[in-house]
Amino acid sequence: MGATMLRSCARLIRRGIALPGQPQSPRPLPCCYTTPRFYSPEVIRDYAMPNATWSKNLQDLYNRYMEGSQSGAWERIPSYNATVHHIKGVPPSRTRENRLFTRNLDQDGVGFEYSMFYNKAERRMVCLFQPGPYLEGPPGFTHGGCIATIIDSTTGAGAVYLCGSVMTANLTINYKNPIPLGHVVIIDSKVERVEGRKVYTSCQIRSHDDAVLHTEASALFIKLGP
Ligand SMILES: CCCCC/C=C\C/C=C\C/C=C\C/C=C\CCCC(=O)SCCNC(=O)CCNC(=O)[C@H](O)C(C)(C)COP(=O)(O)OP(=O)(O)OC[C@H]1O[C@@H](n2cnc3c(N)ncnc32)[C@H](O)[C@@H]1OP(=O)(O)O
Repeated sequence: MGATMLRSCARLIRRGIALPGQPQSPRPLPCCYTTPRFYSPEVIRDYAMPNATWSKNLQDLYNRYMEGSQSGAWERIPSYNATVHHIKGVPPSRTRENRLFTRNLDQDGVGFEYSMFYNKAERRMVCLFQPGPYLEGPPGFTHGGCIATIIDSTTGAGAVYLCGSVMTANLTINYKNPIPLGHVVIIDSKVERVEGRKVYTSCQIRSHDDAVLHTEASALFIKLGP
């Protein structure tokens, strides 16, 4: 995320344009849901939907959380390939070159394949993640920087949905067991407490069947808005 873009996001936020999850609007949705005249579906694709590269494990988990969303406990979070597309009131541009880091590959399945679900009552953001072959670190396993990225994105999205716009100030990770490429894991994050502008989060990464604890992390976010 470039500094110019962050500054312009911060400006928009200060001007009162809502991010998804900001408490002042009843059920904030991304602009593409509310101002369809600004885009055509092929420009603004929601990448958090199943595609042909999803394994059965990812599809099964997705279905389970979708069932949870029908009861109202979980909310599926849409995901676009540019950060500004998540911000209500900003018209998407066909010419924009900036890409959200986790959505910067044009080919399905090779990079960050994931879908997030938010549980407002529990202040939890869960990410169902299938790392693709372009995320290799040690042979056959996911690069630690990619793991840090998806932790930052998941805990960050949880902080955004609870508190509005934030920046990561601190991220601490304990890598306990490597994540094989292609294996589906659950990134389970929670906002532990909010102290003034400081939003403290915790996170675990477990295998899709809960058998393996891969990673533990904590992250501190600082609220940008009022
Ligand atoms: C921004 C738009 C995002 C839009 C997202 C939209 C939708 C989301 C939907 C889907 C998900 C998509 C994306 C996921 C979202 C986010 C994940 C990615 C996030 C990032 O990838 S982001 C890039 C990396 N990130 C940076 O590039 C930060 C560089 N940095 C700074 O920009 C400043 O440093 C800042 C702003 C952090 C603070 O600056 P500041 O001037 O505003 O505040 P100040 O320094 O006064 O600190 C206030 C209080 O925090 C304490 N404090 C500060 N830092 C601390 C630390 N490190 N440890 C312990 N305590 C700390 C102080 O001690 C004080 O505490 P106290 O009040 O008690 O005195």
